Amino acid sequence: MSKTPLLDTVTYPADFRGFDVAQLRQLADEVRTETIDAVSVTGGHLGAGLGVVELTVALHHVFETPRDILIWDVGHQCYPHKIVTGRRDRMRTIRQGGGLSGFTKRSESEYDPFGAAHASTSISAALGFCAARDQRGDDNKVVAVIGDGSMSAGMAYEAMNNAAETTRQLMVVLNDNDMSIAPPVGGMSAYLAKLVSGGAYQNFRRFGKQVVDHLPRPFRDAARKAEEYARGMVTGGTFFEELGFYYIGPIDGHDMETLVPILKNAAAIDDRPVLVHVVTQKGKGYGPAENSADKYHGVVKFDVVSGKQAKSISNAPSYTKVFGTELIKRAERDPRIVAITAAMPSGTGLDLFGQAFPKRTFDVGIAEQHAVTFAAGLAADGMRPFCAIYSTFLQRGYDQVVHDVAIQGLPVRFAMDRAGLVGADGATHAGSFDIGYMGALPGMVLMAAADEAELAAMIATACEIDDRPSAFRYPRGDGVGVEIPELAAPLEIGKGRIVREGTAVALLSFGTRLQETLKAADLLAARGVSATVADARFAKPLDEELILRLAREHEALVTIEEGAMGGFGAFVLQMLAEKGALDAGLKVRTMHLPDTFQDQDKPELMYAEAGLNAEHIAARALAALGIDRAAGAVRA
Ligand SMILES: Cc1ncc(C[n+]2csc(CCOP(=O)(O)OP(=O)(O)O)c2C)c(N)n1
Ligand SMILES: CC(=O)[C@@H](O)[C@H](O)COP(=O)(O)O
Ligand SMILES: [Mg+2]
Repeated sequence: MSKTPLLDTVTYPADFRGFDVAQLRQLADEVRTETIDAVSVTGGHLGAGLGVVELTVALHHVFETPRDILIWDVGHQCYPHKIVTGRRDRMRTIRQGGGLSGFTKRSESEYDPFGAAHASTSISAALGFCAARDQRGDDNKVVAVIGDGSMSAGMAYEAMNNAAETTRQLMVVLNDNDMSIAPPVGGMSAYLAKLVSGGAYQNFRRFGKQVVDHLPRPFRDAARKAEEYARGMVTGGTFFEELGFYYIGPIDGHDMETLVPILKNAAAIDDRPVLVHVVTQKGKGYGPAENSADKYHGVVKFDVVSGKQAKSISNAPSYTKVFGTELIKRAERDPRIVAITAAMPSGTGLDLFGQAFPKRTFDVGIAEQHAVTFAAGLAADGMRPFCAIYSTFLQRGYDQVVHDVAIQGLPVRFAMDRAGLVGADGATHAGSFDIGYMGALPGMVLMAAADEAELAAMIATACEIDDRPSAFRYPRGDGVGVEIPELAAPLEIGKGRIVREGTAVALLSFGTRLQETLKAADLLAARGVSATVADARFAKPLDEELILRLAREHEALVTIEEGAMGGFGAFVLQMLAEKGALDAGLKVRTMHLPDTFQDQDKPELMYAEAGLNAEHIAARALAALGIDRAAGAVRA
């Protein structure tokens, strides 16, 4: 007996466009069941999707998707959307190699008109669609669904500011569940809470809707005008009204009875953009999620009955945990140390730091641009700020790194977590570009930890750098199990280290590819080829003395990095060329991520696909030496 008899009859939205409210409610319940069941098998983002099940069904019921455009902000809440847009049968492949993306993705479906994953892009993208349709005289609706957390990013306001003058076709659905990954922060969150708590509005709204819906058209418009002003007075939705939006809400985002008629009414408003403020509950309908502090934002496989998540076995702490605990040690000794996160306290390990130093921890919301310049202000006024932002999300604040930090030579310390390939989150979250984009900046000190002990040493090093910006990168996941000193000693800036002496080829690693590089040296030794292994530690300033020595003493030099082209290897090549070290015929190979956006898979499989594992490194060294690898143990 199917748990989802009605959903079993649905493949696409057209299949439920004729449903009545009772059927829509049942369909939503079944979509919720299916979402929980699928994610219990795959892991992934759960809480956000559970919170928009009714909204998803109502939106696809009211709007003629895919002709009407529906854009999800971030896209982590899109699992119910994927279930009702022809992808239910592939839901258990989500975030796996060859499987569905964990976010909306254009190449995956016509129901995904715009890809997402980084927050706060939906209104801008939707405006683009509106402008294109305006050009064609196409009056299909364009809907952007954006969360309250994602409304803390400046980009959302840039778009809303622009919307007022440029479109009548846009509907913004503000999905307000009073959660980001952590509880939301900032003035907008407080404002929304005030709107929602305006209990008087809830009653007025219910009455207002009933009256308005039953008036003949000419009166309806007048009544709507009256309602609008009354609403403005009662609820203060005027912030959005002042931006030129027709504000409707807050309404219960789980009540199909309310959602459907109001979305229909809102869709009929064609003289200005509309903002529908829906109130939802992250994790709705699944006890373990509802009762969890993070509402099961991101989960691994779990038991549906108990909600118990599978435990990962590891003999080493995560790099994130090492960062959080090491920074606490430093902050205990130095009151100038403060920490900044852009809505990612748990992801960056600053939740630990925040428990220890609540007054020295700043969660600025999803606002990386602001986070960087805020940190610059702190540094300018004598503090030692650690700005902890995933490599991929730091891209959002790059101009601020250049303009507000580097040009002024301000000692902001950037803790760039999730450097390199991240696995299930795929291309949008890969930390591929920070070596190039940070290493290009004059004065920047750029480090990459080869293991967790090195990370501790780099944190110690960054603490002492007060005359310029510094950055250190480290990957998602667990360390390699090396001993971390109680108090790591700072490194000498711009100095790498020889890890293993050899003669024929030098393998120069930057970051955690060091483990694979050491394995490559073993493979080469089995072929009678002696390899030196060096850990660069710094991409800027380069250890020129060490690299020139490696160039002088070896026939070939291979650089290895967990970053895109134009990074560490490029810096080394440029330096060697400038110093004339290539003139003597040194054979140099630079190994980096491929010049493609790699889809999600397990990180180790993605690195194999990228050609950055031990076999690949050994093969590249043999090729550089002109040794035919076919004759021996190395296969790659
Ligand atoms: C630019 C950027 N910064 C940080 C993140 C990490 N992130 C993913 S979802 C999320 C919270 C989003 O909150 P909200 O928009 O309210 O959506 P909800 O999860 O509550 O549905 C954050 C911070 C991101 N995806 N993009
Ligand atoms: C949707 C989003 O951007 C975050 O939830 C991100 O997926 C977190 O990544 P980690 O799981 O690496 O912390
Ligand atoms: Mg939210």
